[in-house]
Amino acid sequence: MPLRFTKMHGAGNDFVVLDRRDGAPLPDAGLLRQMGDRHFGVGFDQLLVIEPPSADGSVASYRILNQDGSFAGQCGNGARCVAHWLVTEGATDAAAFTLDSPAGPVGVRRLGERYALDMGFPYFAPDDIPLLAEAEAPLYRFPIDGVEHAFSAVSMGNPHAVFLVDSAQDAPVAHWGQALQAAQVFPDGVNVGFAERVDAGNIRLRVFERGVGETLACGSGACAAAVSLMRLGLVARHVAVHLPGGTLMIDWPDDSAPVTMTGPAERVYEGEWRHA
Ligand SMILES: N[C@H](CCC[C@H](N)C(=O)O)C(=O)O
Repeated sequence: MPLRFTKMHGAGNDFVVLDRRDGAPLPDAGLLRQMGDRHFGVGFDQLLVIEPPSADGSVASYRILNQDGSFAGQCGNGARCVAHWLVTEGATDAAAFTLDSPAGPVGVRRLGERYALDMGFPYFAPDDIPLLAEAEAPLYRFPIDGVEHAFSAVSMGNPHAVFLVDSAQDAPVAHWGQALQAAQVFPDGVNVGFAERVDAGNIRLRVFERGVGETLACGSGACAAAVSLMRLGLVARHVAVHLPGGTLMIDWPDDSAPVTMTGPAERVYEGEWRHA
């Protein structure tokens, strides 16, 4: 039985979208892994499963599966793509609506072909990242190749470690990204950001994503990097985050406010996967 899907991307972070609003079961994990393979399947950074809403008044809910088959708590670029998919399917014509994510409700505002999402509150030193012994809030220290490096630990509903670097382009993304996956301090793995402060209004960022590797963009990672640098007083509360696949705008008016992420979402093609 062919598997119908939509291929989408948000700033180059690419997704396969499966519509399960009818409650139909997902294919088995092995098949989904194969679907995510960029040579033997369709290929995706994450699989987004759209399901019926879990709260009154929401348009739909979504779940997030990384390429390695692990489920994630949040996906910023994916949430914009879910919103765009629902709008272009005619599931809603509202200018503002709510989606239910594993991390909680996500408020959506349509801005033409772009979407502004309420990504909730950042949690520094969140309980899914145990405090390190010598932790100096808001920075932790982590030894790599015998040298300690400071990073900011933030949860946006999924865990992030953000390193401040002189050059995102020259950052050791794969090396440090893999090193942190293996660290017992991140028992469930972690998304690793490498943030370069360009000026008070601009950050360059690369992200090694848990369950995938380096992606062209990471929405929750852009939020995590922006709020980390804002908290350190290094950038303004409205900042452009420039990732290899595109630019996202992050707003965090003050520490008691939710974080807003604004960016694009595109439908690339509809497909049928005639899997084995
Ligand atoms: N790899 C992430 C999930 C996808 C996040 C990213 N694609 C985004 O746009 O936020 C994790 O395991 O927490």
